[in-house]
Amino acid sequence: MWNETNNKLYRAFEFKDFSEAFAFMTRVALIAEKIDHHPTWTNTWNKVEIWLNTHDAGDMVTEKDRELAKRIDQVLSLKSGV
Ligand SMILES: C[C@H](O)[C@H](O)[C@H]1CNC2=NC(N)=NC(=O)C2=N1
Repeated sequence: MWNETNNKLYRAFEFKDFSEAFAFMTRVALIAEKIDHHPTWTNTWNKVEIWLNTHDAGDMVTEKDRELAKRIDQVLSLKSGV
């Protein structure tokens, strides 16, 4: 689940392998472009960490971040077929 600390939404994800992690990142990247809101993230093999805030609003958490977080969660639930 997402944690809100230091004016950021944060969540860590773990996948089976790099291929799964990168497939997830590709899906998130397409959504980010579509809604013009982009994550700060890192990837180390099967792990992805994401921080969301809005630079344009002085690095605060805004509705845009909550929307992107929700869309990212939807990517995960689609993947597991739920
Ligand atoms: C010009 C462009 O719309 C802005 O710079 C957008 C792009 N993506 C962004 N992403 C995030 N996370 N915060 C922003 O303030 C932001 N601004």
